[in-house]
Amino acid sequence: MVRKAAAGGARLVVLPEVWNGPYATAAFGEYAEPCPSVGEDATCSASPSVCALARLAAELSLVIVGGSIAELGGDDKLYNTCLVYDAKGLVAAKHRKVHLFDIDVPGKITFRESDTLSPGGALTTFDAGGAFGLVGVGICYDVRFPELALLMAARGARLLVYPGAFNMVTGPAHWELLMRARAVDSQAFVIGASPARTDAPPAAPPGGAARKYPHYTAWGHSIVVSPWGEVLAHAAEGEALLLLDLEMSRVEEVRASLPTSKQKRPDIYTVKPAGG
Ligand SMILES: O=C(O)CCC(=O)C(=O)O
Repeated sequence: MVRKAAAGGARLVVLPEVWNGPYATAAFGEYAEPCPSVGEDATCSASPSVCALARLAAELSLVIVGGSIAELGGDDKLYNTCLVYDAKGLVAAKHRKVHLFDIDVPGKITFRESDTLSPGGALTTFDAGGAFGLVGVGICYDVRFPELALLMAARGARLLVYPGAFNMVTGPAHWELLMRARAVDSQAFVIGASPARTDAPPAAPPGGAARKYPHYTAWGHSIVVSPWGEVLAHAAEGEALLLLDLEMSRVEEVRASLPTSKQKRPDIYTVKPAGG
């Protein structure tokens, strides 16, 4: 898929969340790989998923926002981590998911990333060069927090990328809404890249062993949104490659037309105790 994108002229490619293994809390440890730091040459990494993407980025001379993989940190903790590779295969950015996906929608979906993962503690932006300029990175549940998007935009990000894997409950309700909301409130392009949907196989195939990890059905529907909030492209639930030109000057146009970032009122954005 990355080669196909490159052949179509892509300069920056975005992959989905946890693309190298099952999206299941119990599986993260088994599939985790050490992840190099920013500036390191990842083409010679001993971590197979890292090395594969770094080499691809270098070979095709493009930027790869490598979705995310489970990271085995130097502190022995596990993180949900997005590595960005520059056109030489060096690590241009490393984002550890800041907001862990711990939810309980009664009778529908319960998920607790914090059972096995630790949260990252920093905002992540990188310079993608060329017309893209500064790009901000969040992972999936991070998109629910406008503060993160607004801070990345305040740093100068004009494109926000969210590798994500929403599900069949929150996907139809919120995936597109949140991507469009972050685009409108940060006045930046937003890309949401999801794994394709695969239906759950039988829990125990006839004569076979029980499945090791619970199946997570991803919503799919990767999406690209303009700073005006228009959906420029979206996939269905199956495998897809969205290839499009981003007219980056739209960011300045929208920010000049509706200068919300200059009209903020931080003086009234603090909640004070009643009567205070
Ligand atoms: O926010 C949601 O509804 C889904 C989030 C998610 O699947 C994730 O963070 O991996």
